[in-house]
Amino acid sequence: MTSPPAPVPRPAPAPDEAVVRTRDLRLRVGGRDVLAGADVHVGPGVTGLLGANGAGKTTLIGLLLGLQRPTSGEISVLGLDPTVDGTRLRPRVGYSPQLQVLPPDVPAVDLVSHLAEVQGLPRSAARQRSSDALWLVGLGEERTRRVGTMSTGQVQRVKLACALAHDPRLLVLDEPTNGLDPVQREDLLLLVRRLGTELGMHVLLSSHLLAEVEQVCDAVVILADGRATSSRLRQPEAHSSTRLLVLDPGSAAAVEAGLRAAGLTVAAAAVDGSTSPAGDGLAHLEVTLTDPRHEAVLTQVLASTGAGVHRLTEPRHGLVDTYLATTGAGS
Ligand SMILES: Nc1ncnc2c1ncn2[C@@H]1O[C@H](COP(=O)(O)OP(=O)(O)OP(=O)(O)O)[C@@H](O)[C@H]1O
Repeated sequence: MTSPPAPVPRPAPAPDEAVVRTRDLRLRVGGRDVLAGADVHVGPGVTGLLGANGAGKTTLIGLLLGLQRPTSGEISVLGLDPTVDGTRLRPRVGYSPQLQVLPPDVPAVDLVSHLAEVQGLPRSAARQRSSDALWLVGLGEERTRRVGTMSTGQVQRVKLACALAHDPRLLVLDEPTNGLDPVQREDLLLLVRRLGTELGMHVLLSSHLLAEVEQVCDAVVILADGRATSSRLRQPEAHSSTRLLVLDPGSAAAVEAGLRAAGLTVAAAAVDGSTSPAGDGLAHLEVTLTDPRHEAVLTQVLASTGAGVHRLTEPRHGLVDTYLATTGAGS
């Protein structure tokens, strides 16, 4: 038995890097606007593409991959226009389609390897990378099994391995948790999150399930009525994140001074949507970490000041509220 390869982290992306951007994107099919002027913005990290069944998620993905041409509007994916630069774009993108379209009689490793070759890798590199990708998705031991003998959860993982074997910059996953039971769903979502945080791949995860987008995504693009709304849910972990620190009021000044002296940004945190002092009598601070070492600095300052810490969490914006406001659902 060989052991799984260690993941190779990438450099953190620039915080303002536009992974996907569309302007006034329109697609008219059969006399109906599937997309009616969608302005999509996908930044670094893991982004959910959320919409009800039929909202146009798969259609948008097809346009981003250059599989279909828009009626009008502009598209940029990793700085390239898929309508004219598909050949340069495709090796940089990994795509896991919604439908189960894998040939049943082919061993998983052969299939992943073949698709990596199609993406331009030499045969020996494709073989090695496909084996690595299958270990990464948890199918190392099963890599020589024929796809047709695998469970739905394993097939979803094979599709993921196919998408990432050529080491793309952007992974596009169209409803990858379809057909999975709750445990398989949880495992797959954790894996998707790891791909974004440990390997530094940008991920666009299509889903109609609010909870799974909230669980793993840094940002969300909500499609409704042919238009798109993009919102950030939290900072990508790789390069910048925020912590909400709730302290005894007597500790706050020393902690704030210690963090500022170490180069961290500290601000009074909004409580319950307002910036007024908390009714709980505690000090609420929002600390911004912009360097991988800042997490350790934060711990060190809290320990050295002997601060009375009540809570240390990653604040998140409410996706339920954003979704309801965007789609008008529930009103
Ligand atoms: N080529 C086409 N011809 C006719 N209708 C189309 C075409 N492409 C997309 N549509 C329509 O556009 C709408 C959006 O479909 P799409 O599959 O993109 O939605 P979706 O959000 O991915 O849905 P689901 O979650 O059910 O997969 C649907 O009503 C679909 O029938």
